[in-house]
Amino acid sequence: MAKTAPVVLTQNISDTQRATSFNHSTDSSSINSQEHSISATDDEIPTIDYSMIFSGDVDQRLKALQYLAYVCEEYGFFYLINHGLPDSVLDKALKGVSEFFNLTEEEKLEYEKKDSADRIRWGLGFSPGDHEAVKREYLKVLPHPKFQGPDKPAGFSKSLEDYYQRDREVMINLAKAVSKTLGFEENYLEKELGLEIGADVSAMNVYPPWFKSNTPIGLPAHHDPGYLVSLVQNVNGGLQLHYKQKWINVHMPSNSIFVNIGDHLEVLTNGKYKSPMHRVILNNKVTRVSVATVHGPSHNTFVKPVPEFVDESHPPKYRGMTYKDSLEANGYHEIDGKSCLQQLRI
Ligand SMILES: O=C(O)CCC(=O)C(=O)O
Ligand SMILES: [Fe+2]
Repeated sequence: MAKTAPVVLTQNISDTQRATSFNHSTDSSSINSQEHSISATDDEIPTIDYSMIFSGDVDQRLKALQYLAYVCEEYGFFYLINHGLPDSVLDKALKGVSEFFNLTEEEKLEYEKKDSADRIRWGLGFSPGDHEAVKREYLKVLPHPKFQGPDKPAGFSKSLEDYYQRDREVMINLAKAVSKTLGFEENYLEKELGLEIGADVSAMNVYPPWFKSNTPIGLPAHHDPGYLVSLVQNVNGGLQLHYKQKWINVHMPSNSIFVNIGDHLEVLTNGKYKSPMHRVILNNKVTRVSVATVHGPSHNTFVKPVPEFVDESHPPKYRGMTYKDSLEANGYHEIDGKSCLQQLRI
């Protein structure tokens, strides 16, 4: 993935603004014990070749689907390569994100988060107890069913819209493949989760180098809602996935998309496919920009373990809830440690 222009975080933000953002911030208090250590391994993360999943060669396609089934069940996260999303679309979106974060404080305050359900929300995350140390700046938008982007900087909204459209096409196709890996017909998840009006939420993040922070945690350990989550970034460095009691560093191959299973697919499959825990560690070398897009069911979809994954030896592990209620209880993915899974687990 091409590098984008360096991002400069706003440093001269007023104290009032700092306090307000901190109160609403997602990452002040809920640091769990695992986060005191930042050590991680470079164990391999599986790679899924999207072009193979949709290959015209039946043998190749079946093998690729078998591997996808294994990866979803065993890991719940993977690098997606050969996905067909043009580099130019991705680079433009990431460049726009950097440019947005480089707007003046005054310009960004126009989008300041007032309510968790706002269509456009900008905010800052601070180091615990230190309102001076910005460790994360974010901008959240709702790409689907109806996208609305910030009107500044010029062209940014269009670049984002183009990216979200292509990203969504890839994720919907992946949902078809995942449906098959679960033994269903390919449109199963689209129908079951009402994806035609699926509610997507995207978080654009920028993490400054960590020397200003009293903790190296950029984003505390959490799970994502939704069925699938896609993530792209300007540079490697910081994202870690929890797997088999260890943290693994993400080193995305260039032009790949990082994909993880979301909480609501874990619920639907009664825990067969797992939504992985992940976090972001600050690094002292580069300013990293990421775009994490949660692809969700429609708001009124009642998500519960479906009968195919429930029997006497597999009793339901989660209770059902509409996606909207689940998101509301989770503060619209505010990453405060109360994941949707925790609320739904029986
Ligand atoms: O910035 C990242 O790498 C991760 C972001 C993330 O996990 C999220 O927004 O849910
Ligand atoms: Fe996340």
